[in-house]
Amino acid sequence: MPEFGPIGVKICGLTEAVGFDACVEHGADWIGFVFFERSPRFVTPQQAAGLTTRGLGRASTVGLFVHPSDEDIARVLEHAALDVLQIYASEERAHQVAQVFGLPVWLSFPVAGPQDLPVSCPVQRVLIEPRPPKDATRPGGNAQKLDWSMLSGWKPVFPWMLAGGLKVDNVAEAVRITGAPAVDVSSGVESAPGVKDPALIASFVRNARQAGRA
Ligand SMILES: O=C(O)c1ccccc1N[C@@H]1O[C@H](COP(=O)(O)O)[C@@H](O)[C@H]1O
Repeated sequence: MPEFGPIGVKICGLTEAVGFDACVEHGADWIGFVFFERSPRFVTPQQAAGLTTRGLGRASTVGLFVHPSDEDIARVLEHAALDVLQIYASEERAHQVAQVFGLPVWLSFPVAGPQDLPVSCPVQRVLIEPRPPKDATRPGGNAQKLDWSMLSGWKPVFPWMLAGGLKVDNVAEAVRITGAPAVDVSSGVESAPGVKDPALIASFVRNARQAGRA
């Protein structure tokens, strides 16, 4: 919880060296790569591998997959060393992926109301995100914000992360209201879809960390 330590920060959807280097320089905890072709942030396994060989600092790598087969994940792991698999799938499938690959798995929970909040963690961490609109072309990365007040009475004892519509100027408030121990951002640190802005990355990490010390 924030009062006991710094907030964990994940910057997701890196496609270019300039954004990647900013994540490392400013001390992001996790750097995410999107292996979902319909995303403007899509990277090939080879592109992700090329970025990580620039050096990771203290950051870990997270590979994001939407309803992946084992083959989809294996194809990426042949090239890119990933520390965490973030997946959009059922709880049962997430559990299976963890067994098959022996890596920590983070599972997205799309939330429309308090009834959608998980009561336990089926894998290593859950991502709490807004449920995307029916016509969305992807399940996340839509700059869509959750009603944070919905989380104010939710006190999970398992690892979780808040995502969706976070930005430099709202991340501190989001942490204050929700008590999130970690935050995840993509659109909020971009100058255009898929193009990360180093200055926004720097400010986002700083503001999230300061919220964690409050
Ligand atoms: O970023 C994407 O394109 C994406 C595609 C498919 C599934 C999830 C995706 N992004 C995840 O959503 C969060 C929040 O995004 P945003 O900050 O609201 O743009 C992002 O960090 C990813 O984990």
